[in-house]
Amino acid sequence: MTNLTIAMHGVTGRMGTHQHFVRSILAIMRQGGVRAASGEMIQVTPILLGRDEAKLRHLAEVVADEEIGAQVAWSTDVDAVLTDPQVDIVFDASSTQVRASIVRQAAQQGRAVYCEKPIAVDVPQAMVLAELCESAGIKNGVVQDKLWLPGVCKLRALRDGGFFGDILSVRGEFGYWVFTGHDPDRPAQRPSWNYRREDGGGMMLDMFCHWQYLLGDLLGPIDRVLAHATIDLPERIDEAGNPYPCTADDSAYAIFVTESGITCQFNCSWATRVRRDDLLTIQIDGTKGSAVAGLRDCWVQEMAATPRPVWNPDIPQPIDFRSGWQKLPDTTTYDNAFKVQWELFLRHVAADEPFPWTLRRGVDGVALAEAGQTSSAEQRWVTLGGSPSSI
Ligand SMILES: NC(=O)C1=CN([C@@H]2O[C@H](COP(=O)(O)OP(=O)(O)OC[C@H]3O[C@@H](n4cnc5c(N)ncnc54)[C@H](OP(=O)(O)O)[C@@H]3O)[C@@H](O)[C@H]2O)C=CC1
Ligand SMILES: O=C1CO[C@H](CO)[C@@H](O)[C@@H]1O
Repeated sequence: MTNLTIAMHGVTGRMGTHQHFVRSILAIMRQGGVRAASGEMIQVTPILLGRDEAKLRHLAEVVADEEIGAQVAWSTDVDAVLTDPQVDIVFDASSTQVRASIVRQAAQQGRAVYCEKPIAVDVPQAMVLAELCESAGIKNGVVQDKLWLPGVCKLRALRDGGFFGDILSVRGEFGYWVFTGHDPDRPAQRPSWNYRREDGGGMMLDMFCHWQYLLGDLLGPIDRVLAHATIDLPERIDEAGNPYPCTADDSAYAIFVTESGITCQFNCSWATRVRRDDLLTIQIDGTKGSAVAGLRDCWVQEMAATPRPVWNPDIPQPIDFRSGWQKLPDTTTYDNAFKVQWELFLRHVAADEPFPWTLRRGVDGVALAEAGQTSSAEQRWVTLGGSPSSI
């Protein structure tokens, strides 16, 4: 049995608490660890790190006790924990602009690094972090959770089985209404920094790094992007109840064209009301069939079931379009997507198993966001010119 000690920074945030601490690390501890390909078991010991003593204590003593029947360690002395030789992995899920200092310290100490996306707010800073990890010779990884969403796994299986024929186009619809907080009964359900560019917020920075690896995995690299971003709601209320001006895009619309010539169009908005199957839906149209994936489910329509509509607005629509789609059954059980990637990273660190989702790959996500920002600001196509991570 190998035991890996993980310093978890940013664990008091939304992602840190729910996805990484509770649904990944505590779940791994509860199941007795992770089995490597060699058969060896890998167990983990977290140390929760941050600046808010009360939140850390609650997570370490109350939440951990509820989940695994034991307490875990915590500390507000970030420097001391990062230099503690017992620590094997430093994880960061703090807000994006805080990430660099944690990654830098961890790399200097020779710890393995795992962190949330985007790894930085621009390509030069992202490259510095990737290079730091590489020159320190440490194992490193970036969260690319959407790859293990059940709906995306189903799309991948359809592609691998040749269901689509030739893939023609992709359409992604992402977003939902995020309350501004002006109505005290309906507080904002996302952190205020998301809507301030100076604090690392913005739809393109948030989401284009997901679309970059998702499309790359399904269809191959993206060649170029045409994007348009807007600030739809100019004022929101922050966590302290104070109004603040929104300085970051809360909606972004993009056309990505892959190197293989497939057109992928994504609409992303925090100011839209959902009338679709899920908060994210991805439709792939192919010569033989189409599929629409939500976060978990996936619906398909083959050529034989494809309706033959005729335009006539003078009569009620005679076709029930939804009835022509079949929901794919679950043929396996799907674990939490973040936990799946955590297990792969732990196996990488403890047993040297492959883990391609490095900070270098994280640079590519930031590059797509940056290209989107340039496209939107200059109202033009931006060609990515190959992966910046391979330069
Ligand atoms: N992979 C995915 O699906 C998603 C990834 N993300 C990414 O995860 C990261 C966190 O997002 P989210 O959880 O929504 O954000 P939150 O605002 O909920 O959490 C932010 C975390 O960062 C900490 N933090 C903020 N500022 C500082 C600072 N100056 N010094 C030290 N700690 C600080 C906070 O600590 P404190 O509690 O003390 O304030 C908190 O732990 C972002 O990079 C975001 O892009 C976000 C959403 C989804
Ligand atoms: O950064 C993000 C913004 O929120 C989305 C969902 O609410 C996440 O999936 C994403 O990673």
